[in-house]
Amino acid sequence: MQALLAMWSEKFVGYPDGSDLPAHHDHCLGCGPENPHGHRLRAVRHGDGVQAWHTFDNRHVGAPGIAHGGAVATVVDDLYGFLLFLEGGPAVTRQLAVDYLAPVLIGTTYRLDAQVARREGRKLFVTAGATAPDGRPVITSTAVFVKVSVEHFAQGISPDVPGD
Ligand SMILES: CCCCCCCCCCCCCC(=O)SCCNC(=O)CCNC(=O)[C@H](O)C(C)(C)COP(=O)(O)OP(=O)(O)OC[C@H]1O[C@@H](n2cnc3c(N)ncnc32)[C@H](O)[C@@H]1OP(=O)(O)O
Repeated sequence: MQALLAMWSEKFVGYPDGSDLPAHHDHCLGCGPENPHGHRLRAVRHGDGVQAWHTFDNRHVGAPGIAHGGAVATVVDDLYGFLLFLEGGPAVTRQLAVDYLAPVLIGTTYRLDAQVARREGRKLFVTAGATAPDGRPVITSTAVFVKVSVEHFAQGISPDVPGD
């Protein structure tokens, strides 16, 4: 477990504009390359925010041809998680709101952007959006993240839980 926590700490280094950001960990539902059910989201630093291009597939279908709203929320939540690499330390989702403006279609690639709107003590007020290839916004979101210590994550780690 200590190795896992140390690995996570090492991810909070500086990332230049345009650079790839690392997965939170290998089994993360949002971005982990080893999670067979996951979205394998990849994100880059874009100015003071993060950006991703993402295509939902049939593992995440809700209504036929349309991504499940929970799957979309998962990706948005995980995108916010990439902002933490720019903030220099971990935080967790305390509140997440998603406005579904238009269906998110399976097999269509969307651009996602997220940024920190405001900081207040331990709280990060963040915003995000997803844009269709024709430029239409399909999702907007706001969330509140609360900064925690790396030790916060120790409560979920046991020999039976997959990790890196
Ligand atoms: C080990 C290595 C692996 C690590 C992997 C990491 C992956 C992560 C990747 C990311 C993946 C994606 C991300 C994920 O999936 S993160 C996973 C999903 N989220 C969680 O599991 C979080 C669960 N919740 C908690 O652990 C606690 O509630 C926390 C720690 C968050 C706060 O509990 P704590 O008892 O400490 O604090 P508090 O309850 O007094 O609240 C704190 C402050 O917040 C204010 N507040 C509350 N609600 C709202 C609101 N709606 N609007 C505005 N403000 C609000 C509240 O007034 C207070 O303000 P203030 O009084 O301080 O001013």
